[in-house]
Amino acid sequence: MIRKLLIANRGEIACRVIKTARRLGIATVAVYSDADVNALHVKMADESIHVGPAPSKNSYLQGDRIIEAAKKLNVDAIHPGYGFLSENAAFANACAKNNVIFIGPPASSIEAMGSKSAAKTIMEKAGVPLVPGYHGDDQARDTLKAAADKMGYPVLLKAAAGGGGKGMRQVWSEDEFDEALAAAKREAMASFGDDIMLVEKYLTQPRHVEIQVFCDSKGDGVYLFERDCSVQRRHQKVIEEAPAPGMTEALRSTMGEAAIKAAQAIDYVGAGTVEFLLDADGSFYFMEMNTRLQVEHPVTELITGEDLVEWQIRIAEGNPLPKEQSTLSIRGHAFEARIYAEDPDNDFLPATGTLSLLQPPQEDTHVRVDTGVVEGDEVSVYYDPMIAKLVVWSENRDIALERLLKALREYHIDGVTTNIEFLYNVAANKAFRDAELVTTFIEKHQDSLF
Ligand SMILES: Nc1ncc2cc(-c3cccc4ccccc34)c(N3CC[C@@H](N)C3)nc2n1
Repeated sequence: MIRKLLIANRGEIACRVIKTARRLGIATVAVYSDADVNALHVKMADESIHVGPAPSKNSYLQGDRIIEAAKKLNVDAIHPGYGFLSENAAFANACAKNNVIFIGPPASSIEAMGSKSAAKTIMEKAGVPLVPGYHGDDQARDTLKAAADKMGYPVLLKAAAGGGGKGMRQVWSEDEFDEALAAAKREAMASFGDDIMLVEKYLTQPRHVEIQVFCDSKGDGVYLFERDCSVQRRHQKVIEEAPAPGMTEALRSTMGEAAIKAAQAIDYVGAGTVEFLLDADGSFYFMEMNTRLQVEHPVTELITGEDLVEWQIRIAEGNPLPKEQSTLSIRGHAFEARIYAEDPDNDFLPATGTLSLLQPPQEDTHVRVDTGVVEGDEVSVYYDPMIAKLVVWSENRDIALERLLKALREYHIDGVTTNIEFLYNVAANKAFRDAELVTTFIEKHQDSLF
C-alpha cells in the first residue's frame, strides 16, 4: 500500500501526479530547487523539501539527494514523471536498494531500451516488425555499405546511442554513402561517445503512431490504443491526438498486440509507450520504446476514461491490471496542444519573462488544462519552457478540432511570447483538418504556419 508519494519532478506533471495522489488519499511530497520555492507543485503537495540550486543537474537530477529526502520523510514510493530521472536505471536501482518503490519499470527494462541496436535485437527476437535494415555489431564500412546497397536508397544512418532524432543522417545515393557515414560517426561520437551505426530503409513520409501499454507484475499486459504524434518540429511534438485518424480495427489490434509483445520481451511492468513508424500502405515498424509516462498521456485518458497515474500507482503496489483488454474501449477523439513560452518568429527560441496575464480557456469536462504555473510566475531559463498542455475531447475529430481552435482563441497570455498563434495555424491548416498527418507535416506546410 502506497500511503506517501514523493514526486521527483516539477511543473505540470508534478501537479498532475499530485492531483491523482490526492484523489486516492495518498499524501504527497514535492521536491524543489531554489528557482521553484514558490512553485505551484510545492503549494499543492502536503510536504515539500529543497533539493538544491536552480540548474537541474544540481537539483532535480540529484538522485541521491532525492532518495535521502524520501527516506527522511518516510515516503513509500517515488513518481519520476517524465524527463529528469524517469528513464535512469541507476536511479531506479537506487530506489529499490533503499526500499522505496520506483513508480516505473524494472531498471533492467530501462537498460534494455537504452541502446537502439540492443532494443532492435530484442524486438526482432520477439517478432515485432522492424524497419528493413542492419543493426549488427560488425561496423566495418563494407558491411554497412553492403546493407545499404542491398536495401536500396534512400537509407537512414542512425546512431545506436542516439534518440529523439539526434544522430540521424539520410543517404540518398550510393556515392554519398562514405561521406555521410564518416560525418554520422563523427557526430555520434561527439554527442554520445559512441559511434555504433544502424542502417535503415528511409521511409520518406511515415506517420509516428505510438501505442500506450500497461503491464502488471504478473506479466499481463493491455494496450490503451494509439496516439498520432506525427506533427512534430525538430523532434518536439507540437499537437498529438488519439485515436489515430484512419486507423482500422484490424491495424489497431495488430499494432496493439505487437506493442504488448515488445513490452513482454523486456519483462515490462508499468506504463510504457511503443513508438512505431506507420507507412502509407499500413506497414508499421518498431522505432523506440519509452519506459516512462509520456507528456501526451492525457489524450489517451480522455478517450478511454482511465487515469493512467492511478494505474501506475496500483500496479506499483503489486495489483493486477485494473482492466482487461475486452473492457477497454475508445470513445470520441482528443487533441493535446503544448503551450510553450517560445518565439516562433525567432526560430522557436525559449522566451522568458513574467506571466503578467495567464488566462486559460474556460475549463469544462471537455477542455482540460494541465499546467504547473499561475499568473505572476516567472518562466525561467532553467527548465523546459512549457506553460501548459491544452487537452480537448469531443465525440468525433471534427468537433474536437473546433473545440481545440476555440480554446486556443480563448487562451490569453501576456508577459512572454508564446506559440499559441503557431498552434492555431497548425490546427486550422486544411491538411491538418483533412488528417494528412506525416512527420514532415510542419516543414511541408511551413509557409502557411508562420
Ligand atoms: N527508417 C526510418 N525512416 C524514417 C524515419 C523518420 C524519422 C523521423 C524523422 C523526423 C521526424 C520524425 C517525427 C516522428 C517520428 C519519426 C521522425 C525517424 N525518427 C526520428 C527520431 C526517431 N524517433 C526516429 N526515424 C525514421 N526511420
